[in-house]
Amino acid sequence: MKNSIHIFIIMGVSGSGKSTVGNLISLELGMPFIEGDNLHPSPNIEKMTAGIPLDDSDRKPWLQSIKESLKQVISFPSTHRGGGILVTCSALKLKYRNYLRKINLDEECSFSIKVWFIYLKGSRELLEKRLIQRQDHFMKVNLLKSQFEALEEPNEELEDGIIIIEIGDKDTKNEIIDKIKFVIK
Ligand SMILES: Nc1ncnc2c1ncn2[C@@H]1O[C@H](COP(=O)(O)OP(=O)(O)OP(=O)(O)O)[C@@H](O)[C@H]1O
Ligand SMILES: O=C(O)[C@H](O)[C@@H](O)[C@H](O)[C@H](O)CO
Repeated sequence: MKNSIHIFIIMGVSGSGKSTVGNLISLELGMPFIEGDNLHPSPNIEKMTAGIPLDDSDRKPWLQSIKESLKQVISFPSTHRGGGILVTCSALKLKYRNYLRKINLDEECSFSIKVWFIYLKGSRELLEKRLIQRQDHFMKVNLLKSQFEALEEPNEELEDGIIIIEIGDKDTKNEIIDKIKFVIK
């Protein structure tokens, strides 16, 4: 029987904390980490910096790069040791999630893949507050409205591999990280 690799994609709109918690968990657990923000083609960064929301055609090459990076990591078993891989990606729409779910590996690959989406669910008010305070990031608060408009919330009953983490005003980074660690370990 093949060993499973678990891919944990931390998803949600801008400001939900994907990069913050993804980084810290990967450091703590020694898990390989693919930061989706780093894989945008430069026209996407320029668009977001200019306050213009991305559309499906902008996101296509970005999602492709994320999938390619995942395949690269999977192809080096010494990096994941057959365990988990963490990814950050907003994955706002069902079709993006379905695209990321389908990772075809070579026949001779000794692993099977299970893709999970960990949805950081926060209110617009809370994320607005965070983005107003966030410095040194191309994605500004003016894009939050369009992020919520594009979001197709994952539903645990209708989609496979969905984990929802509700984030409230008082939830510290460590509390959120502990919740995620509890479900991925
Ligand atoms: N639990 C938390 N409590 C308070 N602030 C937080 C918490 N988690 C993240 N933050 C802060 O909120 C801001 C947004 O977090 P982060 O950049 O990780 O979000 P993101 O989902 O990766 O956003 P984007 O998609 O725009 O890259 C950051 O300034 C971060 O320090
Ligand atoms: O899908 C999108 O519209 C974008 O990718 C944003 O959701 C991300 O948060 C971006 O990576 C900015 O940090």
